[in-house]
Amino acid sequence: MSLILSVNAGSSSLKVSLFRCSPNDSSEPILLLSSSTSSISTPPAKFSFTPAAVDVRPVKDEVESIHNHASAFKHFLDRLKGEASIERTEIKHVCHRIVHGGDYTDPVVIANESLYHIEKLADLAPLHNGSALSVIKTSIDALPHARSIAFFDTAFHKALPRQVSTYAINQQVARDRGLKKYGFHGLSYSFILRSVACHLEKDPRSLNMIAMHIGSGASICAIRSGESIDTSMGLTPLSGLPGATRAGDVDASLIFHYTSRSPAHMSHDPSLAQEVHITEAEDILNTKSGWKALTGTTDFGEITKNADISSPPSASSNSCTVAFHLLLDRILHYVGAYYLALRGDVDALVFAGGVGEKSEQLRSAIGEAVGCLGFAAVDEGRNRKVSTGDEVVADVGREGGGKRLLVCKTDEQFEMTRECVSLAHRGSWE
Ligand SMILES: Nc1ncnc2c1ncn2[C@@H]1O[C@H](COP(=O)(O)OP(=O)(O)O)[C@@H](O)[C@H]1O
Ligand SMILES: CC(=O)OP(=O)(O)O
Ligand SMILES: [Mg+2]
Repeated sequence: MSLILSVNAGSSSLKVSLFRCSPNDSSEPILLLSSSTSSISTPPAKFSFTPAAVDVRPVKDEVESIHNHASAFKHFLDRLKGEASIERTEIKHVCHRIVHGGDYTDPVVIANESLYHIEKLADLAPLHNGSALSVIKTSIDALPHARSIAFFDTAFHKALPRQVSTYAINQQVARDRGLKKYGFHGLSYSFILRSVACHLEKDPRSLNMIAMHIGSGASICAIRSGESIDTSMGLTPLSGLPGATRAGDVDASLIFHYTSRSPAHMSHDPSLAQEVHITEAEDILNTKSGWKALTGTTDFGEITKNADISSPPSASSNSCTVAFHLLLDRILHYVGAYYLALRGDVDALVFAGGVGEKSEQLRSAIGEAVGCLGFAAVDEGRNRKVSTGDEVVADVGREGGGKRLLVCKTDEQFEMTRECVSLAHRGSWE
């Protein structure tokens, strides 16, 4: 038996799971423990350590000394021995989620060349690749005997149709600089695809669905015959849906008007609109926008509590009501578009990610709107229960009422580990 550690550096969190796997057969990895550190960029960070064994007490702490992903990972490793009596030397493989893999489509063993490749792409995933690299470096220092492997979010979208991945810009520049739609949350969509196929007892290669991963970063994906045919994130994880601190789609010119010293429409000097530096623009759209800019909080649960969900905002509505309905509006925009992209041949609409899995209010509101496309009406009893249940995939639509509405508790760490084991059996790491 060997141990595999799987590390997921998200924009607001670090999730780590430890699995036991048999080197001789391809049975599913067994979860030993999981840990999550959230609110990394809005301290104090919240740390949890949850052994899979039911008789071992989980730990929940606020940890002042965690201020970035690398210190969160160090903290996890320190607790591993104390809380679970696991020696670091027992860990043989470490899987790392890398959000932007560029044209890398298969997992790679981390070595100088792959590190350089991931580093070069850091500008295209400013909230992710840099923190994942810092975790990789910490991991190589702390676990020098283990093999580190990178798994890429972008890989799931590698076969996007050309008309979808192409931006309408100079094609020579686009080719030279790799400016195209890559798409993200791919490890999550892979997990969702397999899990939903199992739930519906269908071959993943014959499954059509619209899946949404709504967490601190939010995206949605149209999947036809088990392959991504469109997704809302693009060259970077900024485009598409708004997230905790990300603006999502805006008119690309907006940023110049946002940052010029006097509003461009009030000025007679057009040069004022050129003052903004690109990194400042990116920083505003990536870290100072989204729900945080609208409401002051990055916690969608808090937003939901304070929002009037029953009707769209009026001029006097509070900011949480605006944020809730704004996200709903943008999600419905994509569901409509992807329903058409799939020509109405959709097996299921799937909710996943921190918000997708926990917000029964958002699922209810989306469910109500998509009834006109033939989806089952939300069963409020099932919808309420699903957040606390332990099934990986659960129905929230009424039985026999139309196309399926499903919630999937996505698990990027499990997905990496499963693939790591499967590649090991095929001799990929020899
Ligand atoms: N009860 C809840 N209702 C709605 N949203 C919630 C709830 N609990 C947590 N969330 C949201 O889930 C988000 C985290 O999602 P997650 O997918 O785990 O994040 P990450 O993108 O860092 O991987 C939090 O920022 C919070 O907004
Ligand atoms: C791609 C992305 O936005 O990931 P996360 O939601 O984990 O931040
Ligand atoms: Mg995430």
